[in-house]
Amino acid sequence: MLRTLSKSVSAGLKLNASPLARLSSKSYSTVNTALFNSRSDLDRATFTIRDGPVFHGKSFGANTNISGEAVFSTGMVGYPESMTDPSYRGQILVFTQPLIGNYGVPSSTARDEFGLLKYFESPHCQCIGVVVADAAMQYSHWTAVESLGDWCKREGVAAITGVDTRSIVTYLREQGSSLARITVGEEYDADEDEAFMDPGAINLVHKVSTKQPFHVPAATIPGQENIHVAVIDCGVKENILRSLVSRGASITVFPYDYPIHKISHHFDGIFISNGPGDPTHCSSTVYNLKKTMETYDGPIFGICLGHQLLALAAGGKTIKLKYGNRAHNIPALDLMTGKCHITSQNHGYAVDVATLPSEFKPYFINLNDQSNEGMIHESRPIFSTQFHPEAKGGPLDSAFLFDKYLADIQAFKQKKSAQGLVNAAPSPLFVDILPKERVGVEINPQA
Ligand SMILES: N[C@@H](CCC(=O)O)C(=O)O
Repeated sequence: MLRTLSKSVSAGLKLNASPLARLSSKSYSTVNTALFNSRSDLDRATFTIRDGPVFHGKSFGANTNISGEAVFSTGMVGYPESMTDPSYRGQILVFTQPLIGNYGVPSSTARDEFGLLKYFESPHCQCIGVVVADAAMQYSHWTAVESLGDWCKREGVAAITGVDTRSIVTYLREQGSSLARITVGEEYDADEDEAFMDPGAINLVHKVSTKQPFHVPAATIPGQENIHVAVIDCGVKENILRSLVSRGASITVFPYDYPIHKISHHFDGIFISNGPGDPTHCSSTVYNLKKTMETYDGPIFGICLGHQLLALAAGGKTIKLKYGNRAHNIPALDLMTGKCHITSQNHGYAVDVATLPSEFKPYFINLNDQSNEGMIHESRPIFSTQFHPEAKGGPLDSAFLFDKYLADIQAFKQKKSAQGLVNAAPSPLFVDILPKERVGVEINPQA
């Protein structure tokens, strides 16, 4: 046994005494943890935090043992979007929202008018495990095609329910994000180091980035010129692609390590996506971006990991936050306008604003922990945000930043044409023969 019983937490008992359960005992009675823990059709599961407490519950997902970094999200809805967000690759996601799974899981194959995934942020589950207080036994939603448990089983995602997520999150807030594991069945006796995998030690971006360029044509916006943006895919969310093409920007999406500086002059703008893991692992992307900023004078926009990589390319540094920001209600103050926006976030690292070169100004600041939320160049059309303006899940308060990027692109194109210069646009044939979706991405979240 790796843990003594005295360190174990009997979560079901604790939750029965929760204020929520007391307030609404009737409505919670069909999904409370006591019921889950007594269900003989569900396997026993254990959530173990390295050098920390052990929580016993029931398995409602894949019959597999997994380990990775345990992080928590305080988002109240949006579990299908979060779980398919490539930025969660290799992580165990603890939900603070007690009831998870009540609206099921929508179709993984439905596509919108651009051929983009309608409900998911990538084709598959990216986190390797989920930890919830009460997994809903029944689901209901007009888009739902299966239960959260069935989806986790199909996707090889371990899932534990009936544990006190309040205790887990309190622990993670005090100790910081920690390595953890979910075991199904009896606790297995493995060597400590083998038992806890650290996904942060590997280049996760390599696993989620497209292996070859792909192209998504834009919506036709009456009166708007053709716009073509190069997206650097570090694990891009589907709604970022949609946010660009729905505004009339055709996109060609490149692998994270593609030498973008060699082809940037073909494009009206460069975009750097979100993605998993430690930004310092993406040294080739940082090098390419540095070269791009030296040679390309067009608009550049980065989101989350894209923001961190742009800051590294500019000469700044990143830091690891104690437990990160993962939620859909985080206030970010726009330092240019004094307006506060409620933002969607998912990050464990942040830009150390003190290390930014003087030509970059802080753009937004987090009003909860004062961490940096963005930067903007003092004279060139380059800016980036730590939060996710595309949301999914979360509020669309900051979606205007995509409009700003498109406005920067229009201004850049007008300036070029006033100078008698035009971008060497890639031949339509070149983009037309490209695939229309991600290529060769490893689908097993444990791979
Ligand atoms: N992996 C980075 C960025 C996350 C993202 O791009 O969503 C972090 O955890 O800070």
